[in-house]
Amino acid sequence: PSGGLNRCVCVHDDYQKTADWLLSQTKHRPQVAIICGSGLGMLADALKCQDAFHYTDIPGFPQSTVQGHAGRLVFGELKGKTCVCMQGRFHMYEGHSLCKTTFPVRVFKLLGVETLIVTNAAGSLADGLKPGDIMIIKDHVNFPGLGGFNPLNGPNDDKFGPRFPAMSACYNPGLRCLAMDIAKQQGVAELVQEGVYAAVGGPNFETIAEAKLMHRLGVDAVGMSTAPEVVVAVHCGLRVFGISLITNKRPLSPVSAEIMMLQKNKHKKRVWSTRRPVILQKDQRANPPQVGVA
Ligand SMILES: O=P(O)(O)O[C@H]1O[C@H](CO)[C@@H](O)[C@H]1O
Ligand SMILES: Nc1nc2[nH]cnc2c(=O)[nH]1
Repeated sequence: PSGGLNRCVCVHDDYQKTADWLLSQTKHRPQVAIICGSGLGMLADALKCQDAFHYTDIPGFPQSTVQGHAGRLVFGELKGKTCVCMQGRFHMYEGHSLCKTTFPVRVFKLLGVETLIVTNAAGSLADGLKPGDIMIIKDHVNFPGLGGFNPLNGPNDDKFGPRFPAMSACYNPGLRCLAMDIAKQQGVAELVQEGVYAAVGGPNFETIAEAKLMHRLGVDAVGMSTAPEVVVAVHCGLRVFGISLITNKRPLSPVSAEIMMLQKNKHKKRVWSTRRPVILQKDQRANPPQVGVA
């Protein structure tokens, strides 16, 4: 893959212009940037003394097209730290180049940010991770990246980082430990565990064979974002912390796929036993057998 969507066409000046505009519009000087995943935009509401900008008003900024991504950049204070929060991120499947998808990360660097917190909604492939759990990302598999779709493609900008950046410790071990300790202190440790996130291109969800493959490769949760942002962040020397909110299980067999369907379509009056789904015939629906009603 080369050229087109797969080559970074932004130059240092493009990021600098956006950063300078933001610095001229707000007095906040953030140390921490937070990228809110799908449905997680409310994290920004916790910021005090907010200055908020719609992406449409920020020179050079890409535009959000996905539901659940408000498309606002919110500056403010959180527990004594100055933060900037992206209410809505950019995904490759929206048609953005990876360069545009990750544009804000370099702008954050130029704003003076030192730590990037990435959050996302993800599907679980691991037995022990259920919807509602939080996975602290300990590492990632960047499937588009392995295939050559990388936000760092194109001439390297040495002002941001080296041509061949190491990715062996993307997710800061100190911050991961701190997060686990806080989860214990808050009494929610049973909902939190570490795992490996895989980024795929989307927008379709995985086939059963794809989910099985990733499971065998050691992936715990899968989504369609995050890894490109982290690659760019690590390249320019940001400290990264990442969490996935588990929103669903990815089926690893046709039977579990059917159970997922049943759970989604509870109103369709199907029932299943603990062993395999049972689909009622028309004439049984009025008086269904009493086994685990869906
Ligand atoms: O990764 P975030 O932005 O949280 O969104 C996740 O949720 C969407 C699918 O429901 C996909 O965009 C996937 O990547
Ligand atoms: N690829 C992918 N992305 C997701 N985002 C939220 N859930 C999922 C999932 O199951 N698969």
